[in-house]
This record gives sequence, C-alpha cells and structure tokens, in this order.
Amino acid sequence: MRSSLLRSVKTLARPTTARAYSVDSVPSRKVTVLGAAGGIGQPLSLLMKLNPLVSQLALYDIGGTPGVAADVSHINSRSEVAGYMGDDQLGQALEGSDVVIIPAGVPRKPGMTRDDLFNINAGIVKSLCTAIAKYCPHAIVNMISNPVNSTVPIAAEVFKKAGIYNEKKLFGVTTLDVVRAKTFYAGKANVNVAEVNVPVVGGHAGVTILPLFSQATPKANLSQDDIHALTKRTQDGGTEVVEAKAGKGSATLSMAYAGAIFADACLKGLNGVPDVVECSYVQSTITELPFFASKVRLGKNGVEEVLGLGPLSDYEKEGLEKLKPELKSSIEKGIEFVK
Ligand SMILES: NC(=O)C1=CN([C@@H]2O[C@H](COP(=O)(O)OP(=O)(O)OC[C@H]3O[C@@H](n4cnc5c(N)ncnc54)[C@H](O)[C@@H]3O)[C@@H](O)[C@H]2O)C=CC1
Ligand SMILES: O=C([O-])CC(=O)C(=O)O
Repeated sequence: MRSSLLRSVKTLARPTTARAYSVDSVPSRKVTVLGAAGGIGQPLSLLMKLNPLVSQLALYDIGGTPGVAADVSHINSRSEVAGYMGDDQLGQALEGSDVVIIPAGVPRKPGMTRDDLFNINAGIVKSLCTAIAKYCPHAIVNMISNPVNSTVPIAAEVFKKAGIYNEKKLFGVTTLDVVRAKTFYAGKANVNVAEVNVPVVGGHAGVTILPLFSQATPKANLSQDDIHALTKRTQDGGTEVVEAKAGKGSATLSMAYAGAIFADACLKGLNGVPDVVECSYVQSTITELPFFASKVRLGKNGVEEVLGLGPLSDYEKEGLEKLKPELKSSIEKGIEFVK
C-alpha cells in the first residue's frame, strides 16, 4: 500500500504538459464526479484535473457546475473538462465513464452522527446509482457520501435490481481514515509520515473505524495508552473537523485528497499497474458481515482480491467484535431502504 500511495502522490504532484506524457501509452479514461460543486467536489475536481491518467473529466451537480468546470478547465493538464447540471444532463455526464466518484449529499453539523444523514443522502445516492446503472453500468463507483456504511449497500441493492451489480466495482471510500491514522501515528511515534503505513478496517463511522496500529510500519514502541488514544482520535477524526468547522460542514480538503488518492489507485488498477493495494469498504467474506473495509488489491476489473485482516492484537480483536453490531445494522438499514 505504501509504495502505491507514494506513487499516487508523485503522480498527483507531477505537473503535466502536452509533452509530459505520451497519449499512446496512457489509456483514455473518463472520470465523473457527482456532487462536483460541493465542498469536497470542488477540490476533488481540481485534483482529478491534475491526474495524468484522466483524459475526460465530467463534473456534475444539481447546480454550480458550469463555473467549476470553466475554472478547472483552464488548467494545462491532459483531461478535457465538461460541466453538467440537473437531471437532464446526468446521462451525458455518466455515459462512457470508467470511474464515478460520488461526494453528493449533505454533510454533518456538530452533534450529528453520520447516520443522521441517512434520510437525505440515501435518496440522493439511490437516484444517482439508478442513473449509473442506466448510463455506465460497467463503471467503477467510489462512494464518498455518508453514511458510507449504508450508502454502499444501498448502491449494491440498486445495481442488483437493475441486474448490473458487479461486486468488484463498488467501493466505499475509507481512505481518509487511513490518511488520518498515518498522520496521527507519525506524530506520536515520531517517524517520517511519508514512510508510514497503517491499515484501517471495518467501516466508516465511529467505532466501526478500526485502525490496526499493531501492523503499523515503521514499528514503534507505543504504550497501550498511546494506542488507545490514537485509535480514538482516528475514529473521531471526522467529528474533530465537524466541531472545528462549527456548523460549516465536515472534512472537505483532506477528503478531496483522500478521494483523489483512491480514484488514482482505481485508475492504476484499470490500467494494469501491478500491486495496487488500498483499504476500502467492499463486499467481503473476511468476516460474517457482507460489507467490510480491509486491504483490497485493485486491478483491471476493480477488486482483484480482498485481503485478510492479518494478525490482530487483543485490543484490536476486542474492537473488531465491538464494531460488528453497529456495522451490521447500518448495512441492513441500507439494504432495507432499497427493498
Ligand atoms: N467518505 C468519507 O470519508 C467522507 C464523506 N463525506 C461525505 O461527503 C458528502 C459531501 O460532503 P461535502 O462536499 O462537504 O458537502 P457539500 O454540501 O459541500 O456538497 C455536496 C454537494 O452535493 C450536491 N448534491 C446534492 N444532491 C445532489 C444530487 N442529487 N446530484 C448531484 N449532486 C448533488 C450539492 O449540490 C453539493 O454541491 C457528505 O455526505 C459527507 O458526509 C465527507 C467527508 C469524508
Ligand atoms: O465526519 C464526517 O461527517 C465526514 C467524514 O466522514 C469524515 O470526515 O470522516
């Protein structure tokens, strides 16, 4: 995972000009962002515009996309950018898409849980996924909209109903949990953050976020109190930002970064780059739960392999058992919503 993330960061950072890549050697890839005018959508659109693996960038929202698309389109990188707005243009935004990233929906305010967003976001995700099933049924879907623990099962049910479900192509984006775990671990362990790797498994809300610091590298001699504090901070990372923003939304910039890293990994997998491994919330059999986040090997068809949890500490084993009831009920709530 580390080398693929480092490669990703380098790819994102590399300035791209007409001469910096050979069009022949890089496949054409269309990426669509649904919710592109939002707090996450805008910086994510910027970062996807910087990605030389993207040849067409479609920016869709219910409003505001002409401005975002015009702005981003002036950047001298490979992709052609188009903005789409409103139901009438959703089909065009999706047609021919290889990767669809979904940060559409309302964010939390202080005092809310991610599950409090269910009532509004479930409907948004359901209608967007219905359109994906119609216009780009073979696309890889990166679900950012919360509550991810439920929106991914919602998407799966919509796709099943449409007869196009491919479990290898549906991903809940949990990369921000990994990004946070790495940052917090590096600070506590006093190691170079660029070299840190920490798998984060489970789901994407509170206790369902389970960072596996026993598997963190480089190794550090942290006390159990330190591990507990790091675990709590990773689980509460989203709330930390929601409170700091004091009513003006949740993480947008760090999420855009995380979303860009994950989409880049999906594109690399599609393009046949070997050994692309990221954590993601996917259909899974590594526990008794039908959806679970763990390390996943990405390839030409999306998920190549869902990797196991590896050896867990007693503290992590306890965390794993603790998260299961909440994750199970969030999954069931999503499935029930579509049925
Ligand atoms: N997976 C993760 O780690 C994270 C997920 N999130 C989630 O991402 C979502 C978006 O957050 P922000 O960008 O901060 O919210 P925002 O409110 O700034 O932006 C959301 C955008 O979605 C658009 N939208 C609403 N309905 C739509 C529809 N039917 N079709 C297309 N676009 C639609 C809105 O017009 C708006 O531009 C929230 O649900 C938030 O909880 C946020 C941070 C991290
Ligand atoms: O906390 C939130 O509501 C947004 C989110 O998922 C995160 O920042 O991890």
